[in-house]
Amino acid sequence: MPVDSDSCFVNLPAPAKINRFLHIIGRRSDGYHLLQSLFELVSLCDDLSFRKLENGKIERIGDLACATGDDLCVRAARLLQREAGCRAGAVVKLHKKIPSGAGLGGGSSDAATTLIALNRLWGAGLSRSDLMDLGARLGADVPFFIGGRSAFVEGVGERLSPVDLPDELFAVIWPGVGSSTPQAFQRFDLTSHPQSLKINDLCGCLRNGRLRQDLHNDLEQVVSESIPQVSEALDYLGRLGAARMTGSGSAVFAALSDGKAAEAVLRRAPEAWQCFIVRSLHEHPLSGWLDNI
Ligand SMILES: C[C@@](CO)(OP(=O)(O)O)[C@H](O)COP(=O)(O)OP(=O)(O)OC[C@H]1O[C@@H](n2ccc(N)nc2=O)[C@H](O)[C@@H]1O
Ligand SMILES: Nc1ncnc2c1ncn2[C@@H]1O[C@H](COP(=O)(O)OP(=O)(O)O)[C@@H](O)[C@H]1O
Repeated sequence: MPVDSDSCFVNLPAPAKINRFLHIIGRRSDGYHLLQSLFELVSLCDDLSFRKLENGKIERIGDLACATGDDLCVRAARLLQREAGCRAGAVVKLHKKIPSGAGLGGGSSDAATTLIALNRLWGAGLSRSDLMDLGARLGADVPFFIGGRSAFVEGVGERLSPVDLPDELFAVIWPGVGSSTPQAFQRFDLTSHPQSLKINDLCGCLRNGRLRQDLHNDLEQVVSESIPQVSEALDYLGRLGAARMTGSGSAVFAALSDGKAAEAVLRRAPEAWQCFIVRSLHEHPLSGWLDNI
């Protein structure tokens, strides 16, 4: 365990994801949309640190610590405490590096890392599948991060089929403004794909090299219409390769064939944007923590 000996904090990463494509194929009676998407873990990470408290309190420090009631780390800690009957508490420190409201899954990943870390620190002993069930109560993307592998994702995020993806580099741009997931889904003119994809077809085309180019993000058009910066970032990144939006935005990405050329292009991007070059991750850095439970 990576423990800081001065402060007794355990330091752990929470990786981002990108949606290589996202198709909307229907809608449930509760209003949630049924999706098919390829979620890929990437190397951009938030840094989380945890210290056990014996008094049962959950204290949140670091970035975004003001709205603690809504904070996904705090909600995850309280949920685990309640459901696993844990008496211990924790200090949770967050250093945010994944932009918020970006479609990069930062909040969901912070929640997943919190569940995995406190399960271990408190000796709660919940299995991966127990934690995935708890995670689903916090947000649609949380089970994916606990699952720990890039995956073909169906339903509203609960049906995961792990997929081996080739190593790739990506340029990612956050165009200086966040996008709201509920607002993106509220649009009535969403594109949708009535015909669903089969995982075997997807894996077949991955074995033959790169992902098919006709796999799009059905939220991209409505989000880039309402947030012009998304459309500007898509155009800008288009000079490096096929650019797509991830999740409900606002970040966009492109797979790279030449990392050095991309660095030069990203250095000239507008100052308000945050630009990253990230690589695919084969598995979540904490995946091993759940292997033997
Ligand atoms: C659509 C994705 C794809 O990755 O977008 P990103 O959040 O990553 O951008 C996610 O599954 C989102 O997951 P998450 O951000 O956890 O969404 P939630 O908090 O569960 O849902 C926020 C709101 O978005 C709408 N929503 C969300 C997911 C979905 N499949 N259908 C929906 O209609 C609902 O109105 C819901 O109340
Ligand atoms: N630890 C957290 N990090 C980021 N956002 C959080 C966190 N906890 C709660 N939130 C809330 O969740 C919303 C969406 O978070 P985020 O995961 O960054 O977006 P997305 O799901 O689009 O990737 C934010 O607007 C923020 O209010």
